[in-house]
Amino acid sequence: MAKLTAKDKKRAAELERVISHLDTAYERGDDCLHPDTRIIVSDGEYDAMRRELAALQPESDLFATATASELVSAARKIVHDPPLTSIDKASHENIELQEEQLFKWIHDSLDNLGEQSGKVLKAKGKEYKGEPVSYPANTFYEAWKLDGVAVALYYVDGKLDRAGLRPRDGVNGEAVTEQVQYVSGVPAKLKKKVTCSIRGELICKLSDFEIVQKSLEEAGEKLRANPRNHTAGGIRQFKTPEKTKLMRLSFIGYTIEGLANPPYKTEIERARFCNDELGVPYIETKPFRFEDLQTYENSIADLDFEVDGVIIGVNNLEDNEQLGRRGDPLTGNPKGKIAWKFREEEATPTIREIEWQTGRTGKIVAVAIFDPVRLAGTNVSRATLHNAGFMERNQISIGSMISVRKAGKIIPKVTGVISGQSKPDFPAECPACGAETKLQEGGSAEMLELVCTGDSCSAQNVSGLCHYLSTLGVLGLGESRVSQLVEGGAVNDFADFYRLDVESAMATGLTHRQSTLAVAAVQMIPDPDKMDEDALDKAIEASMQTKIEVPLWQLFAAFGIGAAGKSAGKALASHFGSLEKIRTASVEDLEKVDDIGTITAEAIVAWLDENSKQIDDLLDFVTPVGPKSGGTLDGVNFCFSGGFPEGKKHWESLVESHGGKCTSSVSKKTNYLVAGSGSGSKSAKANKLEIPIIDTAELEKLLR
Ligand SMILES: NC(=O)c1ccc[n+]([C@@H]2O[C@H](COP(=O)([O-])OP(=O)(O)OC[C@H]3O[C@@H](n4cnc5c(N)ncnc54)[C@H](O)[C@@H]3O)[C@@H](O)[C@H]2O)c1
Ligand SMILES: [Zn+2]
Repeated sequence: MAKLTAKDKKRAAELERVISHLDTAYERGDDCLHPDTRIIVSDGEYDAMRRELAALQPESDLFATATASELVSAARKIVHDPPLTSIDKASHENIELQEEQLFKWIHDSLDNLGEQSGKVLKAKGKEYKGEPVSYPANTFYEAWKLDGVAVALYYVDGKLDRAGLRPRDGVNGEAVTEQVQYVSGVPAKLKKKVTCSIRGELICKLSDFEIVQKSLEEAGEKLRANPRNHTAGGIRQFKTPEKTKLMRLSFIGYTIEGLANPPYKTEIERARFCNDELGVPYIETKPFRFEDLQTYENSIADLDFEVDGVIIGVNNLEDNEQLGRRGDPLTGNPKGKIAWKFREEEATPTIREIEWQTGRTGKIVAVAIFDPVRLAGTNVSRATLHNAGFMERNQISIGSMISVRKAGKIIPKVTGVISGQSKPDFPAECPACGAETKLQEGGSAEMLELVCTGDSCSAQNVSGLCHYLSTLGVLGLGESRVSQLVEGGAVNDFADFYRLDVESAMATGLTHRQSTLAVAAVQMIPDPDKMDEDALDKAIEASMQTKIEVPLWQLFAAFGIGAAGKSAGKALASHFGSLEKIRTASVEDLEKVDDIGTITAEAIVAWLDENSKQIDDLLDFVTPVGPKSGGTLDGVNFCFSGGFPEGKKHWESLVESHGGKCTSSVSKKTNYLVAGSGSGSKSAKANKLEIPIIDTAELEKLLR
């Protein structure tokens, strides 16, 4: 091997530093900002850095492990056997070079596999080393490359035993055994009593991601950049594993290891077995056809999850294993697989206009508007400029030429500025209400934010109204509809929702059908879109003539008073029993209730006072229903710990509907600890305090 020049050595060290920084950010779920420029690094640029390093210094330590992340987590560790590795990639700005990487892999695999039977398929018009590219059908398989976080689930005799994330060294992964119990697609029990590990990807479906972003926005928290970042951060709930449930994550498998006498011989058969016979969702796996790569890329927009390419591998499992690994025989990348990454297209439009929008918590975000450019099969003419800090660092304003990228993802990304830098011009007035704006540090230095200072901001009013509806469980009336109703003058406060009829909704510009559905939503008529028009009209009419009954705690939480949310609502409802009593309570009275501090108590009194007319008005339409007394569990305190197949919520609301109370931690006041799978420190605490620990079967007896 030729000796490296001093210049090459320096460049290699530089690349190692930057890649390791980016891997750390990636693993943590942060934005991948370049450590020096603080500009977002695209996956394409990142892959190019790795390739450059591989060419300069193939023996770099960085290639010894699946990631160069420096994250050392304090979490407990799970030992992965066999290790979780990475996959070689075919990716390049230049499609010919990328295809050559794939064809070389096909060629080398066929060379090493020996005799393969079956009909021969051709990659039409493609050549490798002067020969047409062809391969026997069924020799290779293809599957989406999910863009999430790798995890291995270990089952013993069909029961979930432990789970760990893919770590830097491939072996010692952060334990997420409790957390995965709150992930959709991870059963506590398999359909068969087998022992094996199922490996796959944790993801957040786009439909779930939308819901997560909404609730973050409502809570005034920082939004997640994309579903993958959210998943990486969302699964790492080491302090409160139950919180994972709120993250709305899903699991999809792509391999099974360690199963004794497997009833499958190929990857495709394994997929079917996992789905059908174990009951765990597995990524769709089909025979590979070169032409499919384009079909896959064209259909990205129809998916409910994000992908960044297609995995192609050797279908026969024994053959696959026989090919071995590159480099380390245990942790090296498998030679039998390659990841075809989608092209990351870039466009460099010039910003024509910047649109400012006030969000529900008063944050004002900037969207760049430019002449349409074609990116990954769609026309793009707008993209978010992230936050004021991003614009400030990169000196982006109207007239700047920016780079926008999109690679197999739904959301286009502004990755930086090309030319025409100039100081951003932040509006002095809120675009929604005209109040003064201010710049504020949002959490980290990266997050300089522009916010509205007005307290009667119409954008924030919409937020309050949406919060009211969502807390009451009203389905099918989202932010844009509510905005329209507010802007059209049909709704201004809570009570207006119940005055809303089809005609007044139509006056805001909604169609007849949209108006009918909006009214049906407010009236909480179940499945209105499944009813015929006549029946729906009748149901609406009948419903508008009767008051709606709402649990008191829910109504109180729906008011959206600062920190007083659902748990405060429940505590107050069970303490006072009626809205009237809560309304007449003093700060001192409120403070006596568990979990209500002075600041919250003061906020409640002030809000109820200021909104007293609005509440009176609302009570013409809704009847708050206090907690039932005389229930079988009156005055009995429960605490739940661990995972439950039906979900903890299910059991908690059963207990509450029987008059019992649920708390999140064990204390002397606790009467029973209900333990599910994986209950740990709470059980220990209960034992210490000599509190009976029961399971759900025993709880059911108490409920009777
Ligand atoms: N922009 C940046 O700064 C930055 C930084 C770090 C990483 N990245 C990107 O993140 C990726 C990380 O690379 P990596 O080496 O960890 O590998 P990777 O995550 O891209 O690919 C390997 C992984 O793919 C997953 N996978 C998804 N679907 C699969 C399927 N059907 N079958 C098998 N495996 C499947 C597995 O979890 C496997 O571990 C790269 O694509 C890189 O571009 C970007
Ligand atoms: Zn405002």
